[in-house]
Amino acid sequence: MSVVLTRVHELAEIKEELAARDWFMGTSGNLAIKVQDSPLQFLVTASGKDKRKKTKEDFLLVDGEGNPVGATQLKPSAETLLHCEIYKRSKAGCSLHVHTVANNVISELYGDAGKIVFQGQELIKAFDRWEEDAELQIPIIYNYAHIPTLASTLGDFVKEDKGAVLIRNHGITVWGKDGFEAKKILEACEFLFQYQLALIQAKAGLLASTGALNN
Ligand SMILES: CSC[C@@H](O)[C@@H](O)C(=O)COP(=O)(O)O
Ligand SMILES: [Zn+2]
Repeated sequence: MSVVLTRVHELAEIKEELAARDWFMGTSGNLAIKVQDSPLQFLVTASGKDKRKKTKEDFLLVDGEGNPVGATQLKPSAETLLHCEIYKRSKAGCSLHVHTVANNVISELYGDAGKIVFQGQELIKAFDRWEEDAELQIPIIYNYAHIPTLASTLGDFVKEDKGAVLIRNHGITVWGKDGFEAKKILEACEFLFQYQLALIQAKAGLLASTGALNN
């Protein structure tokens, strides 16, 4: 099987799994997987499609500038430049972008601080941080409508071969050395976000009930 076809299958499988989690609401989300370095070529989801649906035209091959390689009717994801930044600035082999309610709420709650920090959480290990007091910082960037600006802002935070960046009131973009690692990081982030929201809610409930008892 050709490398392109192998990668198509890999990305299709990830797409199916993320769809099963309902992480592609309202046609949101885009996925990419590297096919080759020098010159850079990667597969990216076609723009504007319902990514829950499996079709023969889900992905297309693009170059380092995000332009299609070869003739195609398909339009690359509107956010292809973000994936370009990741592959140019790291050795990542796969990058994933999804919008979820949890990642949007977290991005708004912590957006003014420019980051959310997790510590003392087992799932930080998904980022290969094994120390007991490891701290995980996920940057939160402004959701620039101008995609080249959004892409270069995200690029400033691509400092390792795996990572995650939240885009305020938009979604999350993660990357890893391959599809397995990128998906692991995405799932770990979403777990941490859901945990944080549940914790805030539980604390508020506790405060309200002790307040009621004291009155
Ligand atoms: C209507 S979904 C929002 C889109 O603008 C975008 O943020 C997104 O994630 C999907 O865009 P796409 O061009 O299909 O890759
Ligand atoms: Zn998006």
